[in-house]
Formats: sequence, C-alpha cells, structure tokens
Amino acid sequence: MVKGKLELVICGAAGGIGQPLSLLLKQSDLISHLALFDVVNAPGVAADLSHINTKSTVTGHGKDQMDEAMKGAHTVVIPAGVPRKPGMSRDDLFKINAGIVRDLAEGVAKNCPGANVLVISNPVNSTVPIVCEVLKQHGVFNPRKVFGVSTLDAVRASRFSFETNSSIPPSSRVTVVGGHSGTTIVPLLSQLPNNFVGSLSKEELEKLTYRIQFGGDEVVKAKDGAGSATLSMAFAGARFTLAVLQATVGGKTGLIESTYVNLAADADATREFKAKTGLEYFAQDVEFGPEGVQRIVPLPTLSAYEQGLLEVAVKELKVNITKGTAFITDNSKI
Ligand SMILES: NC(=O)c1ccc[n+]([C@@H]2O[C@H](COP(=O)([O-])OP(=O)(O)OC[C@H]3O[C@@H](n4cnc5c(N)ncnc54)[C@H](O)[C@@H]3O)[C@@H](O)[C@H]2O)c1
Ligand SMILES: O=C(O)C[C@H](O)C(=O)O
Repeated sequence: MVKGKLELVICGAAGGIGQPLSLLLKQSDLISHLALFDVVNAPGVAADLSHINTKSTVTGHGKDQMDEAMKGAHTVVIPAGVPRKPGMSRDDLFKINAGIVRDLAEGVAKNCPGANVLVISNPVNSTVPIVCEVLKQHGVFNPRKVFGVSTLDAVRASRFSFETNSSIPPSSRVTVVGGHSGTTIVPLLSQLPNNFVGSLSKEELEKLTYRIQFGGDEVVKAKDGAGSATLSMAFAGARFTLAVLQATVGGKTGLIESTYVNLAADADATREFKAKTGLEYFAQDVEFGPEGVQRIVPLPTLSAYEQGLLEVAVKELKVNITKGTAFITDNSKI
C-alpha cells in the first residue's frame, strides 16, 4: 500500500462511471494516492492511469482487496453497482445494489471510519440511508461526512436552462433539492437570475422541470440497454468530489453544492423542516467545511409550483428512505 497525504478510493473504479471519474480525479493535485477498487479489471485501469504525469500514485485493488484499498482513506467514492436498462426505475436496482453498498459501507467502518463517503450508486435515495445505518451500527456514523451525489441533476438543470434561455450561463449553478429519482428531483429554477422563470410560459416551465427530473431516463433510452449516464456522471461526480476535497483539505471556504444528506448534518438548521416533513434525509444546498458539511443552507422561498413539486417529492422520499433504512435495521448482521 502506497501512502500519501490524501488517499481517495473509488469503489467500482473499472465501471462506466468509475473509469472516467478516475481519469478526472487523477488530474487533481489534492490527491496523493488514488486507490481503484473493483471486483474486476481494477489493476488494468490503475496501470493505465498510473502513466499520467500528475502527482498522485494510482494503485489497483481486486475482488478480495477492499480492506487494503480502503485502509486509512480520507475519502471513498462509490459508483459500484449495476445501472438501469430501459423500462427500469432506479428503485429496481435496489435488490442488487443494496447489498453491494452495504458491504462497502462495512469496509469503510472497518478501514476508514472517519472518511468522507460519496454515494453515486442507485437508488441514491435508499443507498445513502444504507451507508448511514451501517456506520451507525459500528458506532462511527458522522452525518457531516456522508453524501448522496445528486450533482448530475444540477448539471442538467444548468445546461437545460441555458438551452431554454441563453441569458442563463451554462456554468450557472442551480439548486436542486429533494432526492435523486424522477419526481423526488425538485429544481429551484425560481432562484435563477434575470427573471428566468418569469420569461417562461407555464408549459415551458413544466417541460423544463420534467426534463431535469427525467434526464436520466433520456440517457437510458438513448443507450438502449447499454446502461445509463456515465460520462456526464463522471463530470458531475468529479465536480462534487473536488468541492469536498477543496473544502476539507484545500482550505477553500464558501463552496456550495446540492447534495442528499442526513439532516442531522445540521440539526439546528433543519429541525423545523424535519418536524414538518418527517424526513431524515433530503437533498439541499450544503456549504462544505474542514469536517465535510459546514452547514445546510436554509431552503429559499419556493414558488407555488415548486411547493407542489416538493409535496410530491416528500411522499416518495419517505418510501425510499424507509426501504434503505429497513434493509439494515431489519437485517442486522451485527
Ligand atoms: N448518482 C447519480 O447521479 C448516478 C448517475 C449515473 C449512474 N448512477 C449509478 O451508478 C452505478 C454505476 O453505474 P455504471 O454505469 O458505472 O455501472 P457499470 O456496471 O458500468 O460499473 C459498475 C462497476 O461496479 C463494479 N462492482 C460491482 N460490484 C462491486 C463490488 N461489490 N465492489 C466493487 N465494485 C463493484 C462493477 O464491476 C463495475 O465495474 C449504478 O448504480 C447507476 O445507477 C448514479
Ligand atoms: O438514470 C439513471 O439510472 C442513472 C442516474 O441516476 C442518472 O440520473 O443519470
């Protein structure tokens, strides 16, 4: 095991997301050691990336080498698991991915209990509760360090808004709250400048919102059985991961991204929302700090349309969260 100042592990590193994500993160000087873990092909991907002339050392770890990959890691990114095929919902992935994510969370608890855990594997609305419950069972849960990576929703919201009205720069950040599946995805387009929402008809706003909510399905359909978003996800995943690293080790302040977290990460700021909705997890704007979540940014005033979207999202999230939590609490191995 090669040790540097900051080790980042990618679990599922040889996959459709894992490979381009590893490539993008190999370019970061914040990372000293990039450990690539997968049940297949990790050594080959690592050998390839290790030839890139940037700072980080890259190592590959196969099926029985999760512990060595994770030992002492600062940050663990998890895109491990199967993707959707046409006609499937993200929840249809639960029966396979829940066990994969559970086992990886066990590895975190054992090898790097203080690590940031960035969950990409679907269904995110349920896999984040799985990670949290496993860490709780081991007595190492810190809600400020577990993140559901819903950044792709924000990336889509920015790009699709620009396509709708080019007064909104494609690089503008859009707050997207709720969760990461269909109608749990609530883009707060009313927060965009230049009276963006006011410039849209009701139909245009509904069409844009729907495209953001179901952007994943658009890619699954277009890939026609070859999987789901990988390259745009790698882009979004790298943006999110680097924001976490810049805040936790890079000394940067004020960085904000929408991300799906356990609301205990900022209990004071979310107490009223949690009491009103009954939700323990929710995607919201988070400002990063040295310990992960610095604060959860209070929800802005929503439009009547967004309030309606939120009410639908809350109902579905409750089901998703309960499913993930129960997978661990009702099947405790410890
Ligand atoms: N959060 C998001 O916005 C978002 C976006 C796109 C895809 N996803 C999800 O990401 C996941 C991965 O998608 P993909 O297209 O990269 O799939 P993929 O099948 O191309 O890659 C998955 C990788 O995980 C590996 N793997 C499987 N079991 C493992 C285990 N126990 N330990 C370590 N590695 C393991 C596989 O060998 C494979 O290399 C899917 O669940 C997909 O739904 C999430
Ligand atoms: O749609 C999927 O299944 C993958 C991912 O969650 C996405 O939003 O692209």
